[in-house]
Amino acid sequence: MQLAQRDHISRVLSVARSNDVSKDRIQRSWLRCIEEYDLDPTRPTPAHIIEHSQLRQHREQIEDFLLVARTGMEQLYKRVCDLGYVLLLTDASGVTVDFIGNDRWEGELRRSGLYLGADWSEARAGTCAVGTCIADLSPITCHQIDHFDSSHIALTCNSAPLFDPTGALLGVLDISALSSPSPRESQHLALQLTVMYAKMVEDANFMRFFHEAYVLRLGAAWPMVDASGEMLLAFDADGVVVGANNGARRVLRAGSDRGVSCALVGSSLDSIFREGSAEVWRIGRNALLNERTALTTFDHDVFYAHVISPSVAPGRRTELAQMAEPDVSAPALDRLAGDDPQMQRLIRQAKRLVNKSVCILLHGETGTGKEVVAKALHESSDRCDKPFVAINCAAIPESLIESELFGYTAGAFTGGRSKGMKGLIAQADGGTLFLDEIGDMPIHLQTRLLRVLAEKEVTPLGSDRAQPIRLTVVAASHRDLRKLIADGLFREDLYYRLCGATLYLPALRMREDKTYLINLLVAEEAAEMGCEADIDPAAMALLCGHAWPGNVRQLRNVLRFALAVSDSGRIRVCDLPDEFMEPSLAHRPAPQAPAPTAMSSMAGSGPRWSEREGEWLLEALQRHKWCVTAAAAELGLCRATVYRRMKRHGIVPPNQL
Ligand SMILES: Nc1ncnc2c1ncn2[C@@H]1O[C@H](COP(=O)(O)OP(=O)(O)OP(=O)(O)O)[C@@H](O)[C@H]1O
Repeated sequence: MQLAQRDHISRVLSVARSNDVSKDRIQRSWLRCIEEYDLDPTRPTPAHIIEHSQLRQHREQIEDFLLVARTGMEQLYKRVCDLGYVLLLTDASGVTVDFIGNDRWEGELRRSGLYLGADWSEARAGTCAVGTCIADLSPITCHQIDHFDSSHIALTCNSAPLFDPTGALLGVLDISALSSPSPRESQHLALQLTVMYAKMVEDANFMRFFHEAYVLRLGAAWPMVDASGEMLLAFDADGVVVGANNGARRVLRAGSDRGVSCALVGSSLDSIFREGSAEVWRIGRNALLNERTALTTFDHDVFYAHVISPSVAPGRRTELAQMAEPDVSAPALDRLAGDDPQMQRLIRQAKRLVNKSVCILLHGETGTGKEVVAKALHESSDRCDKPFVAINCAAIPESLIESELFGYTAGAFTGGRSKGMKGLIAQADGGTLFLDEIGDMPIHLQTRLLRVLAEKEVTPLGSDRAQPIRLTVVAASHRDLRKLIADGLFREDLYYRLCGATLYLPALRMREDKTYLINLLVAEEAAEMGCEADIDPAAMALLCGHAWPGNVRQLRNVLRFALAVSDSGRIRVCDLPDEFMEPSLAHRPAPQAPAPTAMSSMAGSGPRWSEREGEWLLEALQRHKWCVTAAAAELGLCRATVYRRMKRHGIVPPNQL
């Protein structure tokens, strides 16, 4: 143990043993750690990171709030990442349910507990910003030796509590750094920033929660009221308060000047403001003129006021109820999954987004079904009769992306078609543009794409006339776009434009509905082949127990292969590729596509296989940007065989067309 840690331990012990009652907040927490939580300062404890399945449960409890908080976190991170801070969002129990950090320090961050799933409750981690903020329900900096556990004394952490619209603690927003200057004052601004963003997140959550109600924003400073009112009061069409944020709860009270006060929520505006609800309605009616007026409480405090009308007309209650319960009929989305909780959540979120004019970003490993989700979103929307145009930015050679995307006019460049070409973006007009592997888009084209999204018009190469365009964009990536931003490879402003909402697809190995998916894929493949098929229980068990590194695409390939070799229409264990035959190997990674032996042995087994071989080969080549070596590795073939089969199927790389 280092000297600094030893000194720290004796300081904690001596403070805890002293009879001095004038302990500060940090010292009171040290005492709690020893007396209430039975923690021992002489035994530094490593960070506790909970299991993935437990983390999922914690996240599910506050799933809607996480979406709101994420936007605020992204903005805050932009402001502090260059200073070495990372961001944590914990739930009310202190478990980190969202995290933004720099991958470069991943190992060290994980060891220090600045990581997704880390438990920062006082009872587990000792005095720390999150835990002590939860205990005292107020913002705090826990700087270096303020920490109870000597393994945390290098860290500096700033936390602010987040309350829900009923005033209950929802979680904690925290910015922390692995190292920092010694003076505590170095953290002053960091704490203020954390408090400010916590309030912004809380307010955004309040507005989401009360989007059917009127909201009165109140503040002491005239120009700031509509941007950041300190107090928020939600009220209904009868002028009765239905919600109040923490600021309003602290300052306002209901009750006339006769001095009898009662709970704010449930009271009439008449009992809070001398001017009464009539004046509040007048301000509301003039909201379009952006009018703010002062209101006086019965305690003689004067606040400037601004009224925000419900984001949806209060008359449309039935419709609103449907929006809250996103039970819209969307069979294309419903059929994506069985009873896997993560996929069910994704489907619920997707249903809410179906006809909203926001860009959607899909994250997930390769082959998890991002394009399938994008298509299902399109089919469930009002745009379903308009085009769905999918572009794989990784599959088109860089030299061709620009003309493919934006199109070109006649004579725009040598080698182009004589009549010019309509670009893919223009082809998607009125429908959905699916930009797969957006992280692979060259940076200069990101700038052009950003302009298309911002200005809603596209200009083909060689033209100076912009064409208006109506687009709904769904983008997807299996890469960490924030890391690409940090490395200067992805435009931050494009990222924020694309991630109006972000949906995460689970890897197949995490899914609990494999049986459903296998039956679905078998039925789809059988229909393709024009036959009927099913799968026997032993084969189903083997498939469900597999690790599936290649996700649903790999599963589909395996089932396709098994169906092709099965002579009865029922998939049995002996029809599966070799690695499934021996149960002990069930967790060994399976190839992305039918194994080489499978491919070669199938070569002569009938027309179905050879008909599809060219298609699979083409898909693999496109997935690997036409790198024959990589496609050959995925298919388990040697390069020469891939070249031979490309020739056999007339497959020519785009740069040789
Ligand atoms: N929920 C699903 N239902 C049916 N098929 C699915 C589902 N999810 C994925 N698939 C199948 O898995 C394969 C891969 O899906 P998709 O192309 O959508 O994945 P992806 O995540 O977009 O892959 P990539 O990252 O390589 O672009 C396809 O054959 C698709 O039909």
